[in-house]
Amino acid sequence: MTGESGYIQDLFDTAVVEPAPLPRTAAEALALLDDWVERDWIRALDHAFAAFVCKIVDERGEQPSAMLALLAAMASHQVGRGHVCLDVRHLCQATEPTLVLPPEGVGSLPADSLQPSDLFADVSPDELVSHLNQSCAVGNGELATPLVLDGSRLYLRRFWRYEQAIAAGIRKRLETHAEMTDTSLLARALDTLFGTSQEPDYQKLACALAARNRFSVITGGPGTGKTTTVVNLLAALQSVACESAGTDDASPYLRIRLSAPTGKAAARLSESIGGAVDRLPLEKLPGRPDKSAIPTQVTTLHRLLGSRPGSRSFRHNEDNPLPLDILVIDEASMVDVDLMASVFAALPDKARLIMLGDKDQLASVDAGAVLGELCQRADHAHYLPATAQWLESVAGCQLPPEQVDADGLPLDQAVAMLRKSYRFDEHSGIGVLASATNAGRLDRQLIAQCREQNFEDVAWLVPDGGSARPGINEPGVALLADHALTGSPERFRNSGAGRLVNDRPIDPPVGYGHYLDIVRGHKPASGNEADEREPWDAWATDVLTAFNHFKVLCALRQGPFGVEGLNREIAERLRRAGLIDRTEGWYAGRPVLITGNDYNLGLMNGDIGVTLSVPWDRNDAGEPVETLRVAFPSSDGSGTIRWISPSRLQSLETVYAMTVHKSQGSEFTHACLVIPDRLTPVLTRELAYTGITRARHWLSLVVSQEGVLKEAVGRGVIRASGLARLLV
Ligand SMILES: Nc1ncnc2c1ncn2[C@@H]1O[C@H](COP(=O)(O)OP(=O)(O)OP(=O)(O)O)[C@@H](O)[C@H]1O
Repeated sequence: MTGESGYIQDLFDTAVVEPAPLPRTAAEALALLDDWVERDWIRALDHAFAAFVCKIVDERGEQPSAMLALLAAMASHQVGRGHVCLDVRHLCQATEPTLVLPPEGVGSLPADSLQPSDLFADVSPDELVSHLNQSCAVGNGELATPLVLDGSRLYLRRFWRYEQAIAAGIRKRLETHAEMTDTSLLARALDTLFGTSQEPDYQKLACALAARNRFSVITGGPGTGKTTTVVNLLAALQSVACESAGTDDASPYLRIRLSAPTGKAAARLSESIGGAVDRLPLEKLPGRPDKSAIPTQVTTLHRLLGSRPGSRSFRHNEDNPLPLDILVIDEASMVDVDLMASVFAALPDKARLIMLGDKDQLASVDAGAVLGELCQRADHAHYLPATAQWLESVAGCQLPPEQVDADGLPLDQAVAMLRKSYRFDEHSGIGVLASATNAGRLDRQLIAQCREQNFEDVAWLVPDGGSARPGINEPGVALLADHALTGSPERFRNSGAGRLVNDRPIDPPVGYGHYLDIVRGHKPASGNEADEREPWDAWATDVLTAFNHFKVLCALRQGPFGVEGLNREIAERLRRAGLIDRTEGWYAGRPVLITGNDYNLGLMNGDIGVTLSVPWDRNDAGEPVETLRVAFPSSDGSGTIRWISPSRLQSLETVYAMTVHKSQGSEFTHACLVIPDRLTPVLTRELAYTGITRARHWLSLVVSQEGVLKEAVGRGVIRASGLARLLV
């Protein structure tokens, strides 16, 4: 660079950098994709798939184009991000939010690199569709092409098949209603369980709807009573079955199985369902069903279907259907299309399938937002007049007219939405923030209310200052590390003291100091023999419960407010407080998150354990020696502890801070949601909503830029799927 302008640019470091040229050949596109793999933007698998597609077309005498390679890689990348396909319309209209590339925003991109958006800036969706249609790698599903194009949606063939199978399974179930001998019996059972108010009782209506259908979805936010509703539904169905059974029937009861996509979700449902079953007025129901007729054990879907190690197929399938009459799937937003297709394959024709979940949560980490897709129209219900009439005759309450729609679709008739939260009242900041976030409206007034402690359950923390250097925010990180140590009760109204929830007093918020006190202070007296596991199991259970009392949740992995940096900073703060001995390697108190399934150890991606020191080994002299073991809660919800030696664990990370994505299906007494100081494509309304609703009693929001949070809440995730369209 020469002359005055070059000097000035050098001075201010604002040199105009020539953008790299667009790839012209498939080889150049693959080289670019290689660079993206190196940067960890896309998976090696995405690159390999693009290379595979290029090879196939080349072998068939077609010259693979740069665009074909890029689109194949991006379709695979979308699957890795939880989308079932790549919609090229979205790709052209909003490349960055569609692909979420670079993964954590453009801030991390060197100036001379090609922006992903550069690749698709000068091309229209129609051009892309016609380009794809000319390739022998792309078909409409009839031929065995690696890619399938349906309208503007580009699928990897396998995922297109899953979506078709799910749609066919749902359509078949929507064609006819479930067998019901006597609806007046159902009405009596529902009146006994819910009372007889004329006001719409959405739980009662949901029960009626699910009793009528062979396929149904019950969606609702946290604490809207999904568990309560399903327990009442099962009681009502068993009541009807019992009352209408003939005397010759071997067992009058329906065979019911409860399931969830992860061990953690299964354990949570097992815990809450037991209490709800105990409260049922079974004696007063027609047929007086026995308590044992309502199961309380929840299994994972993999276990229910009979997973086979090292295989994608299950023991239960079309040829060997599940032996059941009713299948309930909780936390259905976490079920991906692959698993959902297997469920439909293994479900007997006459069985009822009931899916429960929160439609507004982030979608499954694996491909396919099944629940979100199915609930797209749930807010306005769209019940046909005939459905509304039937519901009114069975549930005895009238639907608001705006929920009745003469043009309602078959799927609408099977979706029920619970609309009242019994956990959060109108004074709860968590509840108010969750609804405002969901509605995409986080206004100045609400933020001011949070800042001024108008809500007793919300603390608003503002990391002030920050550094002039981008990507650094020392004061913010220090504030967060202190907060993680104590939970900062002083930041809540009355320091969190004296609060009642459902008329019961609750403890003020805590941070990680709380569980570490139990790690250090409540260890069983040594001298216990290794075979006396009870006190050790009890200690580990207390530690794990206490660890669940607080969690830092981040949107990002990198940057000053990302998981990686915060894990280091929080560990260092805890070490300085004398609560842990070191911050690297293995140490007593280290919490770990499993990041890959390990079938041998029975650990699943997302499982959390805490490292504890136990005196179970012996030295040569036969004396006890302290060794570290990681305590994990058992995956079957039985409440027992699995002790695993750190050397046996393969994929894991320390988990003082975790991403909101990984926190799905979990709930913490106190959740601290960290909003980064810059807007990135991952920061969406669904992410903020999911983070906020992980908090059961206390929520702290760390917000350095209000504008970032407001903007994030204003934008929803772009979902790409054809499922809803297939069900029209
Ligand atoms: N109709 C109701 N009347 C009074 N309390 C209710 C009612 N329904 C649910 N609850 C109470 O609200 C709380 C939440 O209910 P429940 O666990 O069924 O909701 P959920 O939607 O399954 O919650 P989660 O968000 O944990 O999945 C429970 O304490 C439950 O007893």
